[in-house]
Amino acid sequence: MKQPGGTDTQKRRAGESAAAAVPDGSVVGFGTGSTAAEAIRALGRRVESGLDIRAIPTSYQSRQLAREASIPLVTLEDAAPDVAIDGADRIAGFDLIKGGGAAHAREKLVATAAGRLWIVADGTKLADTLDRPVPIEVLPDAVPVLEPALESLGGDPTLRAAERKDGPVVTDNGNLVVDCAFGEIATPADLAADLAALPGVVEHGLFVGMAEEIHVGTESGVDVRERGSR
Ligand SMILES: O=C[C@H](O)[C@H](O)[C@H](O)COP(=O)(O)O
Repeated sequence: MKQPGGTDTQKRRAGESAAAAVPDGSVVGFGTGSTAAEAIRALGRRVESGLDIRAIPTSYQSRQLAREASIPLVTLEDAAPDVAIDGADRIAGFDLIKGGGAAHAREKLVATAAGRLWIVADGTKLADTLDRPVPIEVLPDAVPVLEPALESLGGDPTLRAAERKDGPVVTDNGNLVVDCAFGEIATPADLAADLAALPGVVEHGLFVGMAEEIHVGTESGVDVRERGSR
């Protein structure tokens, strides 16, 4: 049974908080995952009440959710996003690990195009340091080359397996995902640069200094953190 104030409620509160802050007329990047889905549903309810927005989805999932909510879709060719709303797997300050749903490549593209990223999360995502494996989308042919390269950066790489099929997870872009554990990541910006420099890496899940606002659902409400106002 869902608990009042439990993580599902916290995700809903976070999603509704970010959705409430979207101005009329906006083009919104739609992130992926269970918490971004709450923001999309909340925006759908606002659209039903007359809000005029257009959405740029970052995955098959967020495109379907937008369609179900009757939110008009556009692409990066049609319009520039004003803001991206997205979830995160780990949050330390304003640095993030993303990609638990293997959507981080398009998420980073859309958030970068927007220049404004609002994160929605429940309280379990908060940490003092980024301490979870980093999802890395890779070209399928690159796996045997990248595994030793990641080990030489101090990582412990694991090819992500699919849960309901034999074999690996294949991203919406047709690539594979390597989850690479680095322990506690002391200098995320340095690791992000090292990962980005490896041929065969399509995109890694470190989002360093990109988040402008973080909406954290709590047991009693929402804690909104704004970069620069700490
Ligand atoms: O690839 C997926 C995304 O980066 C998600 O935003 C992230 O995994 C968080 O998902 P959730 O809100 O379901 O925990």
